[in-house]
Amino acid sequence: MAQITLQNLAHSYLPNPGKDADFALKQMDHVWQDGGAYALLGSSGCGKTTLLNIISGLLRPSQGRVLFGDRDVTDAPTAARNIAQVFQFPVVYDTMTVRDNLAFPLRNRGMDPTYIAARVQQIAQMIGMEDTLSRKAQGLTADAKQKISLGRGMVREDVNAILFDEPLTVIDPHMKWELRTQLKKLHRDFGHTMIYVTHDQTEALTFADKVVVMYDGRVVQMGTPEELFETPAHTFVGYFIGSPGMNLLEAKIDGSRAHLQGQSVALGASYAPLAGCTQIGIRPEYATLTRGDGLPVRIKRVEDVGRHRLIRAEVLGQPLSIVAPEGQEIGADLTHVAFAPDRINVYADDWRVQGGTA
Ligand SMILES: Nc1ncnc2c1ncn2[C@@H]1O[C@H](COP(=O)(O)OP(=O)(O)OP(=O)(O)O)[C@@H](O)[C@H]1O
Repeated sequence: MAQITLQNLAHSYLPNPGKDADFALKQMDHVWQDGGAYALLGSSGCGKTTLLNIISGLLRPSQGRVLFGDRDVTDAPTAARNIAQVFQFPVVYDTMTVRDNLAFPLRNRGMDPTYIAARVQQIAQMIGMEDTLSRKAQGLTADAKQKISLGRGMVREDVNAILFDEPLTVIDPHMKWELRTQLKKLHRDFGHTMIYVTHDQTEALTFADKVVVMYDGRVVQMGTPEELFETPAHTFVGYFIGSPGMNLLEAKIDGSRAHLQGQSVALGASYAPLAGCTQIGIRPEYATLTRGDGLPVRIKRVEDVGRHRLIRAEVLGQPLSIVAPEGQEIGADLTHVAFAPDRINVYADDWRVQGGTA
C-alpha cells in the first residue's frame, strides 16, 4: 500500500496548451493518505477519469509528478505500479470458471495454492458468488460478471492501491447497496488505499472516508461527508451534495450581517469586507418556516418526500428550498423563514470565506 502524492500536476489533451481552459486538469497538489478510502465525485466531464488514468499510468500528465510513497511513478507503466483496477464494464475471461477468474491475479504471481483457495473463497463470499464458483463465466449476466471483476480487483492483498471507475453502473440497485457496504468492510478489514470514481453522491458518501469533489478540472474540496455537508468549500459542492442542494442567496455582507434587498439576517461569524459576487449558503435542512421571524417567504409548492416534506418557496425574488420536519402544519400563518446563523456559509466569487468571531 502507498501514499499517493500529486505534485504540481496538470493535464491537457492539446499539444500546446496555453490558457486555463485548455487543461482538462488544472494544476493541483494533493496527498492521498496510505490506506484511505477516497471517492472522486463530480459531474460528467469534470476530469475524474483523466485523474484516475494518470494515477493508474494509462495517461502521462503533461505537467507535474505522481509519487507512490517516495517513488516517482510518473513515467512508470500501469504494470509497474502494482495496482488493481475495476472498470465500469466487466473484464472477465469467459472460458474460465468464476473460481479461476478470481484466482487469476494470485496464480499469476505464483502464490501458494492453499492461500489462493482460501482467499478466493473469502472474496466469493463477499460478492455473493460462492455457489457459482465452478461455473464458466460465459453465460452469466452482466451483473454477475461485474461482480467477478470487482472480486478480481480486490483479491490481491499486496497492491499499492485499488482504483474503481464507476464500478456499479451495471449492478442492480439492491446489489449496489450490498456491494458498497461490502467494499467498505473490505477497506476496514484490509486497509487498502482505494480510489472510487463516481458521479453519484450516495455512492461517494457511503463508500468514502474522504470525498474529493471535482469541478471543471479542479479539486474544489477534499473532505469528510460531514464537512461537505456543513461547510462546502465551493458553491458547486453545496449544490452537488445534498438533496436538494444548498440554497444560495445573493447578499451584501457587512460584518456579522447579510443584507438582502432592505432586509438582513444574522450570521454566525464576522467577515472582513468582501469583493466580488457574494452569496450566503443555507442547507434546506437549516431553514425554518416561522410566523414572523426572519425573511418574508412565498410558498410555491409542497412536495412529500418520504419522511419529510420539501417546500419550494421564494424569498425576496430568489428561489429557496426548505425541509419541513414531519408533522409540521404548513398553514397560511407561516409567512417567514429563519436561518440558523451558525449554519450559514458565506461565499465570495463561489469560494467559501472563513469568518471570524461574531
Ligand atoms: N482522450 C481525450 N482527448 C481529448 N479530450 C479528452 C479526452 N478524454 C477526456 N477529454 C476531455 O477532458 C475533460 C475531462 O474528461 P474526463 O473523462 O476526465 O471527465 P469525467 O469527469 O471522467 O467524465 P465522465 O464522468 O463523463 O467520464 C472533458 O472535457 C473531456 O471532453
